[in-house]
Order: sequence, then structure tokens, then C-alpha cells
Amino acid sequence: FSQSLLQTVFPAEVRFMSLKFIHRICNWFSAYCYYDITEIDGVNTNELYNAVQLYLSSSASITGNRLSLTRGLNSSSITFGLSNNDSLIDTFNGTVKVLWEHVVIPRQAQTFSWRPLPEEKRGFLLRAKKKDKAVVLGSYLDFVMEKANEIRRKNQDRLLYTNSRGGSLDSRGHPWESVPFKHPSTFDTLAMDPQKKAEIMADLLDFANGESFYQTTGRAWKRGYLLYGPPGTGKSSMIAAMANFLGYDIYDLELTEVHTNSELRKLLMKTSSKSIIVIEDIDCSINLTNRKNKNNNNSTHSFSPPGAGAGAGAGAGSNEDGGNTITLSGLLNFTDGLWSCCGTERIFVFTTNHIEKLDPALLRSGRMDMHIHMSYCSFPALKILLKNYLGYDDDDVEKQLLEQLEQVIEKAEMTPADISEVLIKNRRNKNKAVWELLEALRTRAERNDAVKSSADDEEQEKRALETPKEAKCDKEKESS
Ligand SMILES: Nc1ncnc2c1ncn2[C@@H]1O[C@H](COP(=O)(O)OP(=O)(O)OP(=O)(O)O)[C@@H](O)[C@H]1O
Ligand SMILES: [Mg+2]
Repeated sequence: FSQSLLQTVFPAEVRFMSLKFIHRICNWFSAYCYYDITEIDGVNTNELYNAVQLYLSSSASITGNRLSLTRGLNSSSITFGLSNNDSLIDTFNGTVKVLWEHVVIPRQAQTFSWRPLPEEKRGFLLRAKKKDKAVVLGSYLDFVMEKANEIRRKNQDRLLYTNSRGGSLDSRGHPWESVPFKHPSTFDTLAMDPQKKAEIMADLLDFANGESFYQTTGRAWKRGYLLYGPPGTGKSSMIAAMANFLGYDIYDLELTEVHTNSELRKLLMKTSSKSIIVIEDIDCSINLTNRKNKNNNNSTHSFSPPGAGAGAGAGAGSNEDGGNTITLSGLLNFTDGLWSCCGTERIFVFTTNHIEKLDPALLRSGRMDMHIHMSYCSFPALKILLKNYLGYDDDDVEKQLLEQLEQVIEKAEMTPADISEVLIKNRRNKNKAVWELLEALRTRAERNDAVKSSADDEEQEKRALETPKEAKCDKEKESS
């Protein structure tokens, strides 16, 4: 009645002012203050929303009467959450009482939008007494964040994201699809030189605990690793081990699905902190012939995904962002430009089988901080495989046999993947497994020797043929 009276008697501005005034008076007399924590904050997902959801899932399981229970696809655990528009009282430090309400309201029908938004608007409403305002904003929210991180770390279900959908977004505006990440590889199962392994682990720990270091040195809190080596030497296993060691999520970036630099940037913006961003086989994801065109035009270091076809590369060479290509500079910006700092605590890992094919710009120091060579199986790495696959320690294998393995392993140039295949095949009969492995190593070593000697012969023959020709050329040069 008052509203309709106001509408007829007073003009809109007066009405607005008076409502504002009434609202202010109500606020003045209210003992509470309210905070909205919305799911989507402008363009980005609000990390605080996710943290509160996780935090409340632990207290909701104990105190809530009505809960929403979810179990993600392939997930191993059930998650508790506040039902839509339900509330829960939480106590902090024994004295500060706050009320959390999960507010879900349907979004008004969109007439037109560049990007489809979720059908519901979700958020948490936090109500606290005005006298507790300082404590809530100061230490309570920090406590919530810390607790959420702890729960996340404990929860083994980390996520593996992929951009296999191309540039399309889901209803929540995410370009990434995720599945629970359950790769069992750890640094214990990884067969490589123990000293190198320890070095990498120490580097990762320094990174994860180095927030203040990065702050004081003015560097973005990120680190790049380049893993290179032949197929089957454990590059992908190393990435999984890194994620398991630090408890980070993995974003597996499929470069062939990204068409423009701005798409690449958007993908980066939608990655969360504490994550590993991986580009596997980087030399195969990019068209090197196109990349070499940069010599013709320095401003367009363009290359297109091999699958994009010639039209894509040709059509876009002239325009960095507008066309259908990603450019080298776009990729470099992705790793260490200004945009690379739009989140914190992130690791970039590139893998390749052919380091010599990579552009020097990608390899320069500061870009990829650590180059890790994953090589053929060495003797210390072999011992790790024997332990993991057969449960053998040094003393369990005959000394002579161990020596024979040591003699032949370097020459055999077998990858850990090859060796593990031999061991898996015979794992029921451990003794047989070791002997068969020795046999396989010897065969490989002999074959390698034969290949090497024939290559040497060919080289010598070639030189012998070239020498008279070269001598003739020299003579001709002298006479001319
Ligand atoms: N260093 C290693 N330690 C333990 N297992 C290994 C190692 N390297 C390879 N393997 C075994 O071989 C399989 C293949 O290894 P992985 O996929 O990590 O190799 P990769 O270097 O990534 O190969 P590619 O270059 O083809 O991608 C793994 O599932 C793992 O079981
Ligand atoms: Mg791999």
C-alpha cells in the first residue's frame, strides 16, 4: 500500500532517495552486517566461494539437518553441502557466531548475451554481528581459506582439466572440462637418478613454500619446467608425480584446440592457483614451417596447429589476434607475460621428444627455469624399477647378475617403459624376470653396437669418397 501510494504521489527520484534513507536507518539500527560471496565475480570464478563451499562441507556434515549430497562423476567421496537457501550457524574462537546462508536464485531470462550464464545465481550470504566485523574480515575469512586448502590437500580427488571442447564454454562460463585425477605415479615410483630426483623435489618444495621469496624479489610466483627425452622415459609420469607431490590440479592444455591468442589468454585466466599447466609434445602442437615465417615478418611469429589446415595459417598470418592462429609471442606471453601473473603459485610444464626443434625463445633462461633431461634407463634407475616391480633390494639379486646388468645397461639404451614391460610380463617368477631382462638388455646392446659400427663404416666410406672431390675443388680454387 505504501509503495503504491509512494509511486503515485512522489516522482521516481524522491522515491529512490526515501527508500535509500529508510534502508540506511534500518542498517543503522540493525545489530548485523551482511556480506555477499557470489560464485562468479565479474569474469572469474570467485575463489572465496569455492573455499566457503569446501569449508562448510565439513561443518555441514556435522550440524546440518538438511544437506545436499553430491558425488562427482568418477569421484570416490560424497560431498556435503548446504541445500539451496538453507542456513547454518558457525562459531569461531568460541565467541564469534556467524550465520551462513546458501542463496540460490533463478537468473532472469537473458534476452541476448555473448556468453551463456548459468541458470541460477549462487552465492553465500554471511551474517555477522557488527561488533565482530573486524574479527570476521580479519581472521575468520583467513581461517576459512586455510581450512578449505587443508581439506583440498587431504582430499585425494584432485582434478585433471582439459580444453578438448575447443573454444566453447560450459553453462558456468568455463572453457575447461575436468575429471578426478587419479594417476598413481609418485617420486617413489619414478625410476631416475636419485640425486636428480632429490634436486627436482627440493626445487618444487622451494617453489611451493616460496611465497615471501617471490614477493621480495618482485617475481611472479610461477615456475617453468621443460621435460625432454625419448618416448617412454617418464615425462608424463613425472608430471603426475609432481602433481601428487604438491597436491596441485593439472591443466592439460591441448594447443591444437586453441585457435587464437585471446582464446589462450582466456584459458589461462580460468586456471586456478596451485596448479600445473601442461603442454605435452610442444614440438608436435605447432607447425614449425609456419613458425619459421617469422624471418619474413618479425611482428607475426605465427604458427597454426597442424590440424588447423593450411587455410587457417595463411588467412591469419597478418593479424595476431584476429585470425585463426596462435602465435609464438602469444605462447610466450602465456608463460611469462603480464597475463601469466593473473593467478599465483602455478607451474608450467612443457614436454618434448625433440628439444632441438624448439625455438630458442622458448628455451632462454627465465622462461623455462629448469630443463630436465629424461634419459634412457640408468643403473640407479634400474634398481628402483627392480624394487618397485619385483620387490627386490640390492641384496636380493645375485652380485654377479647385478654387475652384469650394470655393465650392459648404458649400452642397451632401453627406456624405463621398455624395461617395465619385461618386468611386468614375468613378475610372477622374479628370478626369471631378472634373467630375461639381462637377455633383453644384451640383445639391445648388441644391436646398438652393430648399428653404430655400420654407421661408422658408412661415415668412413663417405669421407673416403668426398676426399678426392674436396681435393679437386681445392685445386680448382687455387688455380682460379
Ligand atoms: N622413469 C620412469 N619411472 C617409472 N616408470 C616409467 C618411467 N618412464 C616410463 N615409465 C613407464 O612407462 C610408461 C610410459 O611412460 P610415460 O608416459 O611417462 O613416458 P613419456 O616420456 O611421457 O613418453 P612420451 O614421450 O611418449 O609421451 C608409464 O606408464 C610408466 O609405467
Ligand atoms: Mg608423455
